[in-house]
Amino acid sequence: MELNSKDVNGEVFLSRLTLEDEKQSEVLAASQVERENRSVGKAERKKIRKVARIKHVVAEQCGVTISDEPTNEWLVVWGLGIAFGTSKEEIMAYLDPQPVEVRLFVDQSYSFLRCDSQLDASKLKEKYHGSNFSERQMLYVGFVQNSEEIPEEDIRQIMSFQSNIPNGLSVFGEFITKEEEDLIIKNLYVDPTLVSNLKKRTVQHFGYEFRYGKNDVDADSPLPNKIPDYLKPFVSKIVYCGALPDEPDQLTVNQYLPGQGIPPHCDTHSCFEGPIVSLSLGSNVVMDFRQANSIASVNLPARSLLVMRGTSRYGCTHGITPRTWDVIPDETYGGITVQARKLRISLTFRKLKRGELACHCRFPSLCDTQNGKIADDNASVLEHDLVHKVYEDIAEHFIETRHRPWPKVKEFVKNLIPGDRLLDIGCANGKYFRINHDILEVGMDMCTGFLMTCRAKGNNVVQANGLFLPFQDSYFESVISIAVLHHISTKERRMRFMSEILRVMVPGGIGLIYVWAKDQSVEQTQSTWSKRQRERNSYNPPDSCVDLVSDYLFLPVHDRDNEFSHNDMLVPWVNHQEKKYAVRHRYYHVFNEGELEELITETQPAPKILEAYYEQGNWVVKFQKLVVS
Ligand SMILES: O=C(O)CCC(=O)C(=O)O
Ligand SMILES: [Fe+2]
Repeated sequence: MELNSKDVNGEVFLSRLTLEDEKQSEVLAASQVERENRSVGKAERKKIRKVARIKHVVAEQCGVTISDEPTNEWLVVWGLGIAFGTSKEEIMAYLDPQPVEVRLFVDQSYSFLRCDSQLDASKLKEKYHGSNFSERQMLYVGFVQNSEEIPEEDIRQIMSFQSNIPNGLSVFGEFITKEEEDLIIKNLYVDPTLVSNLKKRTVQHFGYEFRYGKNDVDADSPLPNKIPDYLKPFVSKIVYCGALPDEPDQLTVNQYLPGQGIPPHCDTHSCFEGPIVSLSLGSNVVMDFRQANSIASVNLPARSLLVMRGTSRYGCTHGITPRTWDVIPDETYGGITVQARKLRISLTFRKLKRGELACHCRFPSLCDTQNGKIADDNASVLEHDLVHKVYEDIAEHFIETRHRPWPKVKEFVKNLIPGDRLLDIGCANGKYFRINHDILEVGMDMCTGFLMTCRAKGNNVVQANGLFLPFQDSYFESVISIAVLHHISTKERRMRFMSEILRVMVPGGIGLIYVWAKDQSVEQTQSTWSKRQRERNSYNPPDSCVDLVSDYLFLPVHDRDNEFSHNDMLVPWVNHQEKKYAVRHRYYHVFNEGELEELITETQPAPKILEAYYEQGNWVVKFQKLVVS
């Protein structure tokens, strides 16, 4: 093709082009059609591949076979599932004819639908297969061949909604009106210079800065901006309804976009007075409360007021998992559904603690002033709940399974001098009675079941606590206490236990104490107890049989397949025959090497250690009360 000045004239140009390139444009057109055909073919092929993959995944995951022919009223719909954040309500509202049942599965992109009839199933397939629910959600609809294989919804995902809700937690729904919510959001002036853009959300503080690194405040550095006046009516309402005992002086505003959250944390105990409240605006969200190995998920609707006091305030962490939706119980259709998150703003009101900062809560592991130690004030309640009460409940089973005396204890008792008085603190079913017929034996226990057994055998027993022995000073020539002291929950109380023993012993009297060792395999000789536990490990009681006292979830539960991970633990007592309460938890303070000797020598007047050794998972000390001249 040759171009000259005339070629600027379109007509000339066009005509020449037509003439000269007619053939070429025909070729072009043909290739365009072919390309279109090819792309249709490509899309079709992609669709076929996708359907094949869906069939494969559904068959793999739930054993459900998808067919192209209707066989019953069940359908699988890929594209309508929890993974896309689609709720049951949305699915029901969208599909016509409406299905009668929807089953959703956590993290899955598909759902199963039961239609009113096979005909309705065919209509839905016809209408929606290959259509778009949203830009992201292309629907693939298939008939289910073996509907009996369709799994039930996994409601374990929402079980934490019904159970484990920590004590002291309340959520007041519709605490403010929609208009008030809009007003607060409109008024919330977010000063860009004061906002901290945390990785997962935006935060602004009033009154004092809440330092998320430490979860506390610096009471010596008040902020210039106080809680704004337009919030005063709501603050008054919070105080008036008793959610907070006094006007708060600290406010944290958190703004969460869908997908953002707050890591599990516990607002430091020593910094704030009384409960902590949080007003939710803009969106519902699920907050998780965790206590050791339990988790409770709580839905916080927009406009609700969350009040955290008691266990929920001091004994749990609270946090929001960063995601764009939450799985919650479906109140309309049953089972589970999805709740999408929108922009959420929360106002957390707190009141700074002044003066005495020490915290006396019962949750030492989360308490910054008790640093993991069980407070003396709480110890007797703990021992009542986790030792005395549990022994009452397990006494019968305990008696059946604990007959054999420890050989060295037996020998100790046998060697006592005729006429000696022996006190057995925590005598249980009395296995050290009547080993030596020439001594006077007195047994002591808190458990009625044990005492009755001893009485029935004609033994002298009294009900008493080792921390307050009902005997005069210098009365017994010898005292034994086998596997008892490890149930006493603070060092001060363990020392009190020891000094009580020394008080009732005659000078020169001999004592023998056994406690569980933290290390159950000293000198490579695994204790019979830990061996027995390992042998029994095939027994996994159903959850309903596990009775964990919710106030003590801060104590780690000992896993019988492993060594003790902490000194203060809950040890499960498993009753294989029992259906209800098959597992009870007892508190133990398991001793480190040398700890028992140290405790005994620290007790005044310090006795003389005669022997200290390890025996089958126990630390043992034999000691003598000194004769003071
Ligand atoms: O967003 C919430 O409701 C809670 C915020 C919170 O826990 C905190 O700021 O410490
Ligand atoms: Fe918090």
